[in-house]
Amino acid sequence: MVQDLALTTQAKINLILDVVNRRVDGYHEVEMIMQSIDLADELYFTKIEEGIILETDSTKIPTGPQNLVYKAANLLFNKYNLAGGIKVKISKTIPVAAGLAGGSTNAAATLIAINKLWELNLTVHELRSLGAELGADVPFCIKGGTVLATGIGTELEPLKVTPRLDLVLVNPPFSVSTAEIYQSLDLETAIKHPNLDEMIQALKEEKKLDIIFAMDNLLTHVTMNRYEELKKLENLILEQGAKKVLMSGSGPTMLGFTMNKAAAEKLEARLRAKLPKEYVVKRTKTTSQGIIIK
Ligand SMILES: C[C@@](CO)(OP(=O)(O)O)[C@H](O)COP(=O)(O)OP(=O)(O)OC[C@H]1O[C@@H](n2ccc(N)nc2=O)[C@H](O)[C@@H]1O
Ligand SMILES: Nc1ncnc2c1ncn2[C@@H]1O[C@H](COP(=O)(O)OP(=O)(O)O)[C@@H](O)[C@H]1O
Repeated sequence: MVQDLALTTQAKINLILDVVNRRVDGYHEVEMIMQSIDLADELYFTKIEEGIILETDSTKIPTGPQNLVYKAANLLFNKYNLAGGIKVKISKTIPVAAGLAGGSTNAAATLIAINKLWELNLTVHELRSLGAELGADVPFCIKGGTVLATGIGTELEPLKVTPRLDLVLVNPPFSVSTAEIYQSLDLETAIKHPNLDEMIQALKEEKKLDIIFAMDNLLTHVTMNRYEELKKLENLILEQGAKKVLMSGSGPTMLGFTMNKAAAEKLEARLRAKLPKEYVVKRTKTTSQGIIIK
């Protein structure tokens, strides 16, 4: 029986993020195209005698019950009355509270790891349902890829395509609360909603430029109005050679898209030279899966 497991947990971006309705419970109905990218954390799982112990190299995440890894482990231990305990080492690369689902992808990996280590034989569908109890982005993270997400983001339809996109991610040195951004969104005022059909068409036809220009995120208006510096950052990324700038999720990470890898390398070098060292600047690309078991 396996005692140890190492998993690579990849971040996500939203090629389309539209909000269509506010529910009475405060959650929002969305229409999103979620996309895995190859920016990842590494998680190492070891069976221990008892308890849930977390270790991390990051100073930005909790190591107790507030950690999404802890919550995911606790959920399965309680639900299935599992014997023993687990130790998880979290090596963090994905910026925290950045609109990249770093916590959600860590939680998804924890569900997958415990499913394997305790031989629970839960299906992807069952893992996704459990994930929805932890957060709206967790079900997507169980498999990742390129997926149409509706409902509150937990109803998933894989698009069976993988756009090959090169991008440079810029994460400013402040974090954004997803809850606050959704709460500040005013759906009554006239705002132009993203064109989902146009994006699906472009993805199916694999037309890179059409995909890049169809990208849109309704939450941009809210986050950018709160953080003026994001407007300057968007302009800088465009000036330095990006074809398009998109905000990831509720922000504040900004994504500069280019037509190929060489252009992304150039953009990364230019932005690194222009931005203070507190800004994370990282070239990355889209991928076809969310979690990799090593
Ligand atoms: C905006 C998105 C886009 O992928 O991602 P991030 O920016 O967080 O990465 C998601 O919708 C975020 O998903 P996630 O971060 O998992 O959300 P949760 O933990 O479930 O919820 C945090 C808070 O966001 C609000 N929320 C979240 C999802 C949703 N469909 N409607 C909401 O109103 C709620 O106020 C909730 O209390
Ligand atoms: N394992 C984890 N990794 C990252 N953040 C975590 C984790 N566990 C709990 N959190 C908390 O979850 C919140 C959201 O973080 P994250 O998932 O990185 O961002 P986002 O929701 O913007 O994609 C943060 O407040 C962070 O402290």
